[in-house]
Amino acid sequence: MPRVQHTPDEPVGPVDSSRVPRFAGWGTFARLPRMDEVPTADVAVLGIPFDSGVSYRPGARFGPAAIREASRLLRPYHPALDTSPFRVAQVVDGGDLPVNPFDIGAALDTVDEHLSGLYAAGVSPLVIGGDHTIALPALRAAHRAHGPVAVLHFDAHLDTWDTYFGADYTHGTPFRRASEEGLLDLDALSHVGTRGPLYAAEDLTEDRRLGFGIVTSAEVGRRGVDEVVAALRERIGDRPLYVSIDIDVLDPAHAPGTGTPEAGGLTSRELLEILRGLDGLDLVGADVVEVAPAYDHADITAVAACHVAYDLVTLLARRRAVRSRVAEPSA
Ligand SMILES: N=C(N)NCCCC(=O)O
Ligand SMILES: [Zn+2]
Ligand SMILES: [Zn+2]
Repeated sequence: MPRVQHTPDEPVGPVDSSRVPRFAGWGTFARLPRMDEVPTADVAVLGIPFDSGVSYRPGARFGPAAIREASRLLRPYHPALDTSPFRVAQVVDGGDLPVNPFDIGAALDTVDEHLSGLYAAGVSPLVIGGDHTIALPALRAAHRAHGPVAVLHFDAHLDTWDTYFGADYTHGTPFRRASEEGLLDLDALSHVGTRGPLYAAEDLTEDRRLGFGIVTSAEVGRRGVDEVVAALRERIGDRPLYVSIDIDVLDPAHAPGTGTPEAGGLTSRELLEILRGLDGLDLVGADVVEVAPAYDHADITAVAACHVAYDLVTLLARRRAVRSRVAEPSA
């Protein structure tokens, strides 16, 4: 497969779309090499096809495949961040984890073990889900590698509820469990894009007690992206940061393909602009979850998710490049 690679010393890039049609070849994320095709990796995109933790519409187990398929059109240069992410770092597709659909505890352990192995090998993970339950093992692994982490959580929902049907591990509870388990830096936790009906006012007091601050969806519209970014950066400072993006943070007009949609969400432009505003922070890992292709139309949600994933990969790659003092080659 002819790949984009300008010199032999550079990271192995994606398949060259000027020589192999985008709709041909293997369907890895952004047409990147598989992890087993390169000697070492800096950033890995990892699919977690798991949706046994959902409270409403199932189907996020097919999210990774839909995001990869939509990502065939991504190009290797990011103009807003003036970066070729696949040149400054070796970015790979790590495939899908074989998570147990019938045993949630076993599935969470599989995610934790695999991500812990990646962190130990110096690989920064971008997880594509999968339902939001998987943020918990992703945070366990991030904590093992980096200690308590700051969290930026983009979501219509708080996901700090306690239990559903007596179950502790669901897509509505990962951030409560993470806070209880001591995985988080309680001075630097933010939800962004929160909206919609709750069960009771106490949901908010509980959420505050667990350490979270909230920037609602309406506030993003009212205050604007720049002011919100400045406030978030101030709160995060130089702490190790984990970013978790539930695609339902977007309005259903921008992301219909998800399990628990809520009206009044962010636009994809607002979300992408906020992400670009995070450049330079110490991003150690991230996820994009809750893409459920069965409710999608014309791949609207998968397209949004693959662009969000591309921006996160770019942030991770830039951090790795800065850390290892690799200057970006001139174009
Ligand atoms: N994490 C997501 N997407 N949704 C949580 C909704 C939980 C509920 O049914 O109240
Ligand atoms: Zn949500
Ligand atoms: Zn969520």
